[in-house]
Amino acid sequence: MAPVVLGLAGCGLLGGKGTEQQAKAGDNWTNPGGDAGKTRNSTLEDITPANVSRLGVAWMAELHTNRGLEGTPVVADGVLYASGVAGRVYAYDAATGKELWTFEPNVDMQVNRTVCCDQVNRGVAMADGKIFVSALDAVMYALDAKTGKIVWQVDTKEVKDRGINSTGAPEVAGDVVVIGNGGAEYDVRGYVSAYDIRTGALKWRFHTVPRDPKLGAQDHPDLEAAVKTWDPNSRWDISGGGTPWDALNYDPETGLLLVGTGNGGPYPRSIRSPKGGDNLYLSSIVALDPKTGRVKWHYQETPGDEWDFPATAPMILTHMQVDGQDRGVVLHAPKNGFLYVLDRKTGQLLRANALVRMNWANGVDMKTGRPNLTPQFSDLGTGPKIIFPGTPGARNWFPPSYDPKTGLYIASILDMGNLIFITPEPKDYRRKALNTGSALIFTNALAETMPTLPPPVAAAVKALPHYKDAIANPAKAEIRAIDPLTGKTVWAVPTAGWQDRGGVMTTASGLTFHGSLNGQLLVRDSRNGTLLKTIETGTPIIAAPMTYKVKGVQYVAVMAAWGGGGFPYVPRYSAAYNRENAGRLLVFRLDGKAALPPPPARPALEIAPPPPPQAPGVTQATIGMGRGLFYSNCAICHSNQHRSITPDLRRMSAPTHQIFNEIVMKGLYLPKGMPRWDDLFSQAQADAIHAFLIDEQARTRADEQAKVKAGVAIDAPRAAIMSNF
Ligand SMILES: O=C(O)c1cc(C(=O)O)c2c(n1)C(=O)C(=O)c1cc(C(=O)O)[nH]c1-2
Ligand SMILES: [Ca+2]
Repeated sequence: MAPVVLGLAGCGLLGGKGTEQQAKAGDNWTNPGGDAGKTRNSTLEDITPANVSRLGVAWMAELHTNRGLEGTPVVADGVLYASGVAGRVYAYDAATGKELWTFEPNVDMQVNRTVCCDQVNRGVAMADGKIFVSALDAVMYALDAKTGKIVWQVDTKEVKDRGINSTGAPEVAGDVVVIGNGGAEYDVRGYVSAYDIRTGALKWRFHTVPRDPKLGAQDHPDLEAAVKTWDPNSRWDISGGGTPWDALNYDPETGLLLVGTGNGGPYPRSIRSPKGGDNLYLSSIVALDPKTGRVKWHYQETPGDEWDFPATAPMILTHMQVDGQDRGVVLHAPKNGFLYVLDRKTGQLLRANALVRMNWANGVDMKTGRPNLTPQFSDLGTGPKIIFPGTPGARNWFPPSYDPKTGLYIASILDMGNLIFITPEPKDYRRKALNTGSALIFTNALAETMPTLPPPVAAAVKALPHYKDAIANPAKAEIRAIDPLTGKTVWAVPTAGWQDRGGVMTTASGLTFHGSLNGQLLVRDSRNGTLLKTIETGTPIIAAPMTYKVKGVQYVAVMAAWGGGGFPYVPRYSAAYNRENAGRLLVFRLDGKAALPPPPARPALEIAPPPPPQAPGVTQATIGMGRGLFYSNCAICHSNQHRSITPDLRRMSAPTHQIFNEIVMKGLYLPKGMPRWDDLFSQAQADAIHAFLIDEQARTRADEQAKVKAGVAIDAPRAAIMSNF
């Protein structure tokens, strides 16, 4: 036998089968969640409350992007691996920041047509000398950890004619690496695929929702049970949704793979499954046998979901004393507002406490495990509803941390609702397009938006029981430390606004780390939230920090850049409002003295340039049609607001107007990320969108000229009109 070269592939954490995640995070941090339970709690204690004032910059890497960064890096054997926009991967010497290799996936940018929430990626998996990443277009790559060269790659899309995408981190479970998919707002049926870590061969695929029973038997027996919870005449054409786009936890203690499944598609159950039903396995934690992909247990958090409440938020596996007994538990706080404690072996519900205002359910029946639904407040089929929490979620992908020393679950929490109503147009299936069947207005923008609603809708909204509360208390965002068994807040600190939500990391030395949209890294005392250290970085931070130790030095690393859900809306309190959204990997250590130049200032705002004249024959009706098309297709990426990170189309230059049709219909800017639309829009529709934008530009210009004349800033606030993620 040839001598084995010692190194990443020959020994250490990346060696062997690489299936055993470390029980605790110490020098290494081997998956985005840190340890096998993904507690994001590190045993490292070199940085302490007493010395954290000395924390400074060790090194940083400029990632040359202005799109969102949500991933948590991993570290093994002195090498840091981070994933970035659309599934890029970077490997650095973890102590010095020396770049070892980078990987650029060859992403088909047409996928942006069916990606709700930016081009984010939440991390890599590692095993068997390989780094696994799933790119935005749902192609998964196994890279040689030493060189970054592709060892194998698989297209995880089961069909090409649907809007399947991928943003989550793969998870290693025994001999397989698993990955879910995204796109429930479009036309995607959720599934998880498992591939042999050595060869990339598909081992099994678990669909989270059934297919049209008229097509014959379901893909696997678990779906025969699930299909009974759907109307046989469901909107199978749209797909049902259920996309498991984030949380996948392999539990080495039970040998189960826990999957958090996505929301229903389209949202309103009265359209999706007109006769009702729980619509399994939407919005559920499903425990699979990673050898077969078959269900061992499931717990549905939001039966019959119609409010975009996926169960995809990160799960934490740990042990705690519950009613005097040591229990292996899953802690899970999804978008729907509850914090659940489940037995991780059986799925038995142990606790379910509401963290925020909630009106889609009134508690959970602990005997049946079912939420007490309140259709009088929440059935979208009976008219517009104000739902708490709203679709951004009480929690979302932002990773929480569980600190076993204090027993605290520390996380970003958002108490905000939204108005949801079924849009009036016919609900024909639209291939590779938004098919949510609903419009949303967050409560923070409700007051300003009321006058723009059609009068009958506005009247119905004003009459809703939760209207007054929504106007009086639109939104509150906090970093909170919570007792997971009672749901009670032990401490809380407000963040700058509802979009200021980020991931959390804790250490055994009693520190809590998180970032902020205004560009700070903050370090707190885990017992009471007291702020111990603030570092100004200049770039918004939503990703979770992580920590590792190399050659006796503890480091803290975090990815920085605004993005994700609602990415085209850059709030004023974001560091990316006045400076470039400079995507960076930031690494800190005690007495770190490396330079961290602030990102370049954004250019001064200028009055929108004059638009070209409208084409002959354009009428108010044309503009109205363009407006409707714009909001239901384009606004999810183009907010048309000042300081957006995508182009503000109210400010197109004359040359851009000239090539508008090439851009929209022929894919001229496809390499830049702007997809083509000629399969969905007729020429008349594309022209109507252009007419609407010309009209908007003329209004914007007039408005801004008036502001300048009156001495008012050009960017005086304007409401976020609609959001569809
Ligand atoms: O239904 C889906 O397939 C899907 C996918 C994603 C995603 O992949 O990022 C998000 C959502 N839904 C979603 O509902 C949501 O709130 C959300 C926020 C974010 C983000 O990265 O900030 N992604 C997603
Ligand atoms: Ca969703």
